[in-house]
Amino acid sequence: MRGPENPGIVIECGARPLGSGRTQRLFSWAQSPALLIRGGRVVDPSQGLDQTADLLVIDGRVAGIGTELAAPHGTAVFDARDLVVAPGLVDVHVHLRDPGFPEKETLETGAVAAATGGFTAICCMPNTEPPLDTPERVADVITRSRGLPVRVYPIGAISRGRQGLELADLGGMAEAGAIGFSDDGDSTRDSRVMRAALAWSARSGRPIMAHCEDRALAAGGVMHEGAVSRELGLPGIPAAAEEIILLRDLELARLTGGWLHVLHLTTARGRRLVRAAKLEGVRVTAEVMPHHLLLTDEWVAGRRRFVGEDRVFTGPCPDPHAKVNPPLRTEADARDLLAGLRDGTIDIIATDHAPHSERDKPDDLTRAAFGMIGLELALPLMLRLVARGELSLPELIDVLSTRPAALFGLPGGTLRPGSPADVVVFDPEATWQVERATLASRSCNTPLLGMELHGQAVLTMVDGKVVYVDTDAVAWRAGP
Ligand SMILES: NC(=O)N[C@@H](CC(=O)O)C(=O)O
Ligand SMILES: [Zn+2]
Ligand SMILES: [Zn+2]
Repeated sequence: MRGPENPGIVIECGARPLGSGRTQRLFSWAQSPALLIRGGRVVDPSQGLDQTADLLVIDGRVAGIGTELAAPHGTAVFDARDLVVAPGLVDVHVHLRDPGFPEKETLETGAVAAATGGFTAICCMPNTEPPLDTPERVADVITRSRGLPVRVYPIGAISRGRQGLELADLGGMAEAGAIGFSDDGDSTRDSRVMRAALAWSARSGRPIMAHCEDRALAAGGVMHEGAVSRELGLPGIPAAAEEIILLRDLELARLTGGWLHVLHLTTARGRRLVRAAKLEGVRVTAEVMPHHLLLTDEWVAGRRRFVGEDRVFTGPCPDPHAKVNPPLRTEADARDLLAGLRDGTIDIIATDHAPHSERDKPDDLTRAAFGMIGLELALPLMLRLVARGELSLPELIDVLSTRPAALFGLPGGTLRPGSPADVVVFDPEATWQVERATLASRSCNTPLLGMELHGQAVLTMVDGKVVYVDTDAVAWRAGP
């Protein structure tokens, strides 16, 4: 990035070309101690801010927001006209497959995908091999995450070996740095173990993050049980499989006073259960995934239509990439979840980034793994709701950054002067094609493959360091 606007910025090319088309590269930027991000639409819900302004970063911290900031001599300038400048996105639910499945993702490739998607902090789930169920394994992830482009926070397992039968050493793992606990991928099988985990949560204040699924009811199912599963003749997973365990866990949270964080909520009835529990004073928070807001079970049948939109794109039928747990549900569920997000019943957006190799996604749905990637798709998917006026841009940044950071006590989520400069600059309109070559994640399992999306991060900064920059966009901006 050299040009009239940006004198003196040095880019050290640890570049990693990601393929044809847009050349997206990861840079380690020889640091200029001061950077002025000029003229963008600065959106920071933590300060009720939405205005065109400059953002000044000095020595890793936000130094100020305004129009006539006194920038020190030699300050590098990034031209952010027509771009949005916001606190970096925060994702409390990703699967990095590390240790155990480097062919799907690693801490490093996952962190690069996060930076590319505009995320500055991510929390990784413990369903690794071996699972993160001891203080040593939690500490190992923290040690190996040092120096990665984004902040990585491990989530420890609730139960030993994720078997759901014996409580793991939650205290030890918390001391080692686990930010929360989950048996994600499965529900914690033994209700007494779940009770003990939530009782521990009541004492420690740490979240218990629940994957709600009745094992026996869901067994064998590959998609939402309903009209489309019947049409395709595929075994279904009824909404009740989710709601039954959700209700159990809500009742256990009520009983213990512990903090239940409901992972990937997908049903309208589930939303009502969470809402009722909240009104009754149960300590519960909930997240919803962009794919459950915008995609439906129709996608499994290759009828790719975004919720609330008319156009139908044809995809493979059945599409193994649309197999995810919990499953893509109906349009009515998706609309209800959006209402829940808007009224605060659902607190945050997370991605459930769940990379799988091509081998794990055969065309035969009964053999395909559950999961889809999300880190690079969350922003463009959610921006559809903004484009349609169903969510404002400040509301979007609130649920993707400010709230998750505040809720889980993570850095970021704010551009308040003095805070660490975790920033995303994105182009809400940039058009790009979802292809293996345009994705930084090691896996490309998403039903959006081949589709055109709008909205993309242009620059991601963590702790004042530029960890991702879209060179094409920047070159275009800075001139020849
Ligand atoms: N969401 C998924 O479909 N899969 C996740 C597990 C999970 O989040 O339950 C995975 O680890 O692959
Ligand atoms: Zn899960
Ligand atoms: Zn998950």
